[in-house]
Amino acid sequence: MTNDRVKPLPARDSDAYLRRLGERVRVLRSQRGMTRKALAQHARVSERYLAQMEIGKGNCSIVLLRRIARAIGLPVTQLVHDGPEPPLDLVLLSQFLERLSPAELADARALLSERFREPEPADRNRRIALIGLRGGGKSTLGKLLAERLGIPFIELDREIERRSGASLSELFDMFGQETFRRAEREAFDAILREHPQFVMATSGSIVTDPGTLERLLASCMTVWVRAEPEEHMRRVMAQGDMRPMANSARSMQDLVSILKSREPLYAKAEVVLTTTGKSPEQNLGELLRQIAVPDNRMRARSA
Ligand SMILES: Nc1ncnc2c1ncn2[C@@H]1O[C@H](COP(=O)(O)OP(=O)(O)OP(=O)(O)O)[C@@H](O)[C@H]1O
Ligand SMILES: O=C(O)C1=C[C@@H](O)[C@@H](O)[C@H](O)C1
Ligand SMILES: [Mg+2]
Repeated sequence: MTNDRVKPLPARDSDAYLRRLGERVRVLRSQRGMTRKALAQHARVSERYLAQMEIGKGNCSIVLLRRIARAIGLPVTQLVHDGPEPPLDLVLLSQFLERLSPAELADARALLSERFREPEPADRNRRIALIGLRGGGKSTLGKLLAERLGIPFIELDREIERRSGASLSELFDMFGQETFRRAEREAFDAILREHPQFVMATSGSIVTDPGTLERLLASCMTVWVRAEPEEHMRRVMAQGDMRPMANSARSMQDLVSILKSREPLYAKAEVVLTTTGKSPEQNLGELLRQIAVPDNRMRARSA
């Protein structure tokens, strides 16, 4: 690295985490009026082991943690969660939401985002984010759309590189996924603050970070720019850089599996556009019909 703008996250403080975990087990046990002896019996661990764990001295296996969680009567996820204790209302809300069917959940999310929407829907429709796997045509279509609407075109990958002072390869290979996701979120938030309107070609994996995905869906009109797997592959190969697939004989298998695993996430977009077999101009026409946003240039001409 030739600059110091991107710093790796500080080494994880495992001792502090183990102490928090132990303290959580102690508090949850005592909330339930369980003696250490009773919990040890139900979880099938020795009382001495549990005592050590409660003072942060036990780095126990996941299977053992699951037994302790079950004996307390909670899912293991609530025991191992990292970070501060969630507010009680958040815990109660997630319990409530867990009772809903997938269709009711979609309704609940729409109702909540309508009630707490930020920014106003009018602003949201002037921020268009193109999402999808590499080679779908986000950049090609994004440039054409921005030009047609007379608003800025933004490449999120380039903004991440510019703002972090590191190339994508440096970010991924030297600093890892966590640093890239943080740089991506910072760049995205900065763009939202600085630009009231834009067309953005997002990074292909932006949908994999739940926090950023939620922000993206709430703040932008989203369009999934997709193609058939063979077409994605053909276009990516022509560009030379195979990321996120491996540059190997397995590339096509990797692509299909990445696409399949991301499909439910990309499918959260409001508009889906398949670009296979159509020229960029045809795709632009179809997208304009689907999104029906006010065309600034046309408005300027008719004024
Ligand atoms: N409708 C289309 N028909 C044929 N080729 C296309 C079409 N749209 C884009 N391409 C070509 O496919 C390649 C990939 O397109 P583009 O760079 O726009 O995709 P992308 O989604 O931005 O990918 P990346 O995530 O890699 O940036 C480019 O070489 C582009 O010229
Ligand atoms: O789909 C992906 O995983 C990626 C897509 C690119 O936009 C880059 O953000 C990066 O290469 C990762
Ligand atoms: Mg692109």
